Amino acid sequence: MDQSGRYADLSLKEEDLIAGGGHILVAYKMKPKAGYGYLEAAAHLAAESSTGTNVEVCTTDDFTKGVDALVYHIDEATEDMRIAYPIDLFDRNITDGRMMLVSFLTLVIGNNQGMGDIEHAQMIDFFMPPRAIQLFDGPAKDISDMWRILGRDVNNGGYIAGTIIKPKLGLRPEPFAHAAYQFWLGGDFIKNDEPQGNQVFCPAKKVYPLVYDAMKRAQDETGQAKLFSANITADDHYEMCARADFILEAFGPDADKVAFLVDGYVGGPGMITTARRQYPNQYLHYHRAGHGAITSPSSKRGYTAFVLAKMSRLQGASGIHVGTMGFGKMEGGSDDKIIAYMIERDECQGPVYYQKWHGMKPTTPIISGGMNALRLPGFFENLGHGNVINTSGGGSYGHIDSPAAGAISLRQSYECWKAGADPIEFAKEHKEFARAFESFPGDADKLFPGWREKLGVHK
Ligand SMILES: O=C(COP(=O)(O)O)[C@H](O)[C@H](O)COP(=O)(O)O
Ligand SMILES: [Mg+2]
Repeated sequence: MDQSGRYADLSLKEEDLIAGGGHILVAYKMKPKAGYGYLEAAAHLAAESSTGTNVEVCTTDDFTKGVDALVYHIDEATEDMRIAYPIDLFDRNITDGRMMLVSFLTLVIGNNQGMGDIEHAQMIDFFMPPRAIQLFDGPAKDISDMWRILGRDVNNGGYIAGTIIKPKLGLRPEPFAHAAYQFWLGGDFIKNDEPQGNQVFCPAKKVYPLVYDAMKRAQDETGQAKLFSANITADDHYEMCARADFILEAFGPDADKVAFLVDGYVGGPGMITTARRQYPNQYLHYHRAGHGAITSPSSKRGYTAFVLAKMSRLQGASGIHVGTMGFGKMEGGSDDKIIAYMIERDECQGPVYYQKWHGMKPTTPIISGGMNALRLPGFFENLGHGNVINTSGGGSYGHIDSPAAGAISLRQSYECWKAGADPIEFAKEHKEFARAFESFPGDADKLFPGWREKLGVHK
């Protein structure tokens, strides 16, 4: 059944829809299956994503039709399709009238992912009107809170040098805490790797008090504040809160230096919002392990990493992993800097829509995945600033001198880029950075050919 008479109106203008403020707009790349007309398939997708189904139903009334989602733009050649969703379609909390991300996902990227007449549909951008921005929680804490704790400028506090406890699994409590202590002697921020929680060989109740002890010793020795992002991900919200409560208690007077890491892709939006609402005083660290199953650049379905990051700010992530923009080990390219800009600025042009955040707090881009001191200068150059949290696991624990030297090499790398210095020249004056060349010779050969001769390394 061709429903384009009801679910499409190509005369609607995007600027009018935006100015009206009554719609959430979603841009997709969509291709129908062979034998289906483009507009017909698009209209069916809009029907299935709002008030309709594949046939007309007798219970529809005039009010129903007033909340139909409408296809307002198609371009078959580029597979571009855009749909306007009336804001009233989306479910609201009975407790406080706020919007919820699950309802957004259920409609705009729900049933339409498995339709028989659609070859593929991928969400590449969305626009939230001011009313929706008011109705999502947004972050409670942001990078300025981390900078304040670190004693930095709260508006432009610069690079936060972090790591991930490695090996990923297999450390018992004492070696785990020792690994944390060693990094903190040179760096600022440590996160649990995402599978670390309450393994039988490393019980949470044993390891966190030891990590806190390591934090205190490192703070005493360096005279600097240290930060720890603790993984509280669990299937059961009560379990998640039990972990969070225990961790806060274990860190006692330094609990403000604890962030909570939640695996928001495998755990889902409910877990993020629970953490956001139950612990608004803690920095909420959104880890996204598994997201590549739908956000991979090779995928034509689901949504992109850009969309995932933008949604995380609405939900209230203080920071989210945004990859390494082609400079690390995970998928991504230099254009991904738009992901960082969208979540950290108050207004920004996305791939399709210009979004204003109306003062919603920013979400920190967390840069992670195969990074080290040699890869960072290129990364900062591409991004244009260094106001990020970077966690380099291999880049710290893989430094040939020590994890502290690894941490210092990361900071020196930032300072090198900030000063506009030539990395080889800078290395001559900065030992830890120089030793990163010897620690990661494959990267050094690729990024700085001739480095051995220039730095006088002959092995
Ligand atoms: O453990 C790591 C990186 O370890 P290492 O620093 O040793 O490579 C993170 O889980 C990845 O960054 C996830 O990817 P992303 O940040 O892209 O979500
Ligand atoms: Mg990890």
